[in-house]
Amino acid sequence: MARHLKDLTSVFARWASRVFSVELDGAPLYFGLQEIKRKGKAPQVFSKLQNEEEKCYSLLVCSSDRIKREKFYWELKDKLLRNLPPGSDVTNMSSFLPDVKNSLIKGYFLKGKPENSSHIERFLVDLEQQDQVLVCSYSGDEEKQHWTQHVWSNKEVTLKYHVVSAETPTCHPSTLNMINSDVFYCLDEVCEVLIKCGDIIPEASSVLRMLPSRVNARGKPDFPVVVIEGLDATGKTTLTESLRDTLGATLLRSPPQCLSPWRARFDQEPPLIRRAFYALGNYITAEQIYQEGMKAPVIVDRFWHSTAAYAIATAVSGPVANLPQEGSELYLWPSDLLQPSLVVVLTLDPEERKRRLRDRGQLKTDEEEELDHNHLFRRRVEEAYRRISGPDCVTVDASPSADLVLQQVLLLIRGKCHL
Ligand SMILES: Nc1ncnc2c1ncn2[C@@H]1O[C@H](COP(=O)(O)OP(=O)(O)O)[C@@H](O)[C@H]1O
Ligand SMILES: Nc1ccn([C@H]2C[C@H](O)[C@@H](COP(=O)(O)OP(=O)(O)O)O2)c(=O)n1
Repeated sequence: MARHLKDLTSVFARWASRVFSVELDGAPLYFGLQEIKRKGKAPQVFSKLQNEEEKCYSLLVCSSDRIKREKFYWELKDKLLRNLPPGSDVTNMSSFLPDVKNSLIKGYFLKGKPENSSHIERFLVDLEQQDQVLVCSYSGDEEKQHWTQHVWSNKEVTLKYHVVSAETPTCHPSTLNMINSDVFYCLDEVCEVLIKCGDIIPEASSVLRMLPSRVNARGKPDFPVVVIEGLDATGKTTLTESLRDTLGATLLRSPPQCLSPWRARFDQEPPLIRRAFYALGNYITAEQIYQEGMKAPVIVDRFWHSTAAYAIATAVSGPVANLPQEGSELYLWPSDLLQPSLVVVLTLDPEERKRRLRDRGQLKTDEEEELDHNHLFRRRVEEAYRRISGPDCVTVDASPSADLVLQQVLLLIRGKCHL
């Protein structure tokens, strides 16, 4: 067996049990493999191609170093779009073993015009030589009823499988690899990622230096700690500043001010690295909460709910039903992170939120379109906020006037925190 395939022994051990997911028109379509040819309808991914002459390929990013893998995958889409001939189509795909944690491999599904196939295949062979990607091509029979997957290795097709329909899995495939990859549940895991990515992102060591040497991220301060959460423009800044003034409280935020110089830099990185940055921010803020919470009540603008809810809602595509089930371990608060006394999530009707963004001068036409397009994303974030368990979380409708919202939250705080 060629070296490239030998490196992938564990992946190939159960290759025929793998399910493949291809995102077409924003929804995942699934197919599986069989070693023996059987009669049956072509899976939807391929039956959609029935009247087209396009050739299809899949690329799965398999490097065993997870930092390099995530970075390579993240940059690969642009590289494909830049290098493939015009008219080629690139869409997200993944492969996984149903219900097997950490079995997800991410990649892209490509379609290209037959006249471009030698150009595309030359490019794919070059990519494959880099040892990080596993390339497959797909061919249909005359009637396009039956499809075959050809696994490439070192320019040759070494394995062939028959493509068959697969059932929609019970949980969205992305949830299989979420723990300590999209959402972090302890500081050690966060630091491990940031230390390891120091080779490719030198700023990571500066960011790590912001962590106090002896972190007491779990310490419970004497005064109450109230976190205000919600999507952008729901009124968090307005409310947190009023709460600070009314209660004589200290106002903190996550990510903390000391990480501001690096935020834009980490926002460009793949989720693994970006989420580790925000998670570290929560631990630094927790330490500040502990210090300040010994002197006065503390109000916090965004905390772990934001980090987890945005990460989960981004990793999972489609409707709210694709989120991890309510009660899943993915919604559990990290055991080494301070739990606030109360978390208030502000919700707002999408039209009103758009109006506030527009008034703030932040909404341009394409962003407005993007927000409309993203209504499923907004709903996933709000639902993930609601499902997170640990500290008490109360949802407040933020559409009344700023003063009414303030009064309502003050009532909640007085009821819960005896202030
Ligand atoms: N209750 C409210 N009613 C009407 N407008 C509000 C209210 N709260 C905030 N705003 C306005 O909406 C915009 C977004 O509020 P902001 O506090 O900056 O939100 P966030 O911090 O959540 O992004 C600002 O222009 C603010 O003045
Ligand atoms: N504690 C936090 C705060 C923000 N984030 C992430 C989640 C989202 O991707 C963005 C939201 O940031 P955005 O710029 O909209 O927030 P504000 O304008 O500061 O309210 O940051 C996080 O992961 N953890």
